Amino acid sequence: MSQNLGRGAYPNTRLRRLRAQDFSRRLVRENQLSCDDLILPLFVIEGRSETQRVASMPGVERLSVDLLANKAKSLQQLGIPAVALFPVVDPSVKSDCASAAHDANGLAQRAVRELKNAVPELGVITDVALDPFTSHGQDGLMDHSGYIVNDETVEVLVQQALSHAAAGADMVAPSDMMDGRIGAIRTALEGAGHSNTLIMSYAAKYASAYYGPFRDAVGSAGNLKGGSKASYQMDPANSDEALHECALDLQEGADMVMVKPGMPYLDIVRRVKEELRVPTFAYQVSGEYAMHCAAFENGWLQREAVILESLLAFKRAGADGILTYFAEEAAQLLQG
Ligand SMILES: NCc1[nH]cc(CCC(=O)O)c1CC(=O)O
Ligand SMILES: [Mg+2]
Repeated sequence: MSQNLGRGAYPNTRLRRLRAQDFSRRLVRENQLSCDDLILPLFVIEGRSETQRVASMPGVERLSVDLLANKAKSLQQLGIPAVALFPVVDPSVKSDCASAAHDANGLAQRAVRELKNAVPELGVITDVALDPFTSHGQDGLMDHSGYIVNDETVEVLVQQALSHAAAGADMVAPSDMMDGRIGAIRTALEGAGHSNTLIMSYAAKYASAYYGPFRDAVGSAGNLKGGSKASYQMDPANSDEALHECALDLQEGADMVMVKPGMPYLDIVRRVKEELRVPTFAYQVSGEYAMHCAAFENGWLQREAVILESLLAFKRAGADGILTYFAEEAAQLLQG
């Protein structure tokens, strides 16, 4: 009687049988990571043949616009479907009204033209948010009390998105978390004849401390001076609210939604995918990249295996694709 306690169907059922050989592991593998899943974020700067390292993101370089054509060609050859552009402008270009954000000849707009001109097949995604262009480093306009005002910000975001579409962006990605901006941008795009411009909404974007290295990379960290984005980005304690955010943005005209950060929020990815069943993306953000790199550099984690495992985890959680600073390296590993 007590002999069978806890044994289940063993030895008839041995889950290790399928794991014993490579062929059978491959046959029953439930999820796959492929190059088609990868989006590479790119930081763009002014200048000619200029590259700049980002101290807190080892291996990531900001590139001047003229270097984008070659970059685009190699990414295309690696099978990476799209890049996400982040402009890094000189402090002299920043202002309280962030007008440089919608300059038809601004840095992001020129970068889009350069990329689409060089490799038309590579998808170009632009960031719609004001933080690279505001003197205070917040994603929206600030009133006298320091509050980030919603509706006035949305008007500027609409101008920014229109200028990106006019430059040839395939997809605009609002990362600002203002209410109602997806609907306003969608209406404006339709009105301007850009009915096929895609919108990837940073719909469930959390007020996370994992964005630190990104703020170094775009040069907004100093301006922010420890300022918080908690009045517009989501509380990390919330989960139901992410579904509310995603559902609203879809209703307003988003084509796909994103959860951000990534690995600490895979439960949110899973819920969004399961309950809404729409194209769902996740962002393995700068802080995740930085902590992985720190462990690799110390020899504490095995670089190649951990990169691929970390990205496969997004797929298992239900993500259709991942924005990751490892995109290029992962694509190389997947090809090799
Ligand atoms: N609009 C801001 C923006 N767009 C993308 C990121 C973070 C990306 C990363 O950390 O890799 C941020 C940072 C923030 O909200 O402060
Ligand atoms: Mg929202």
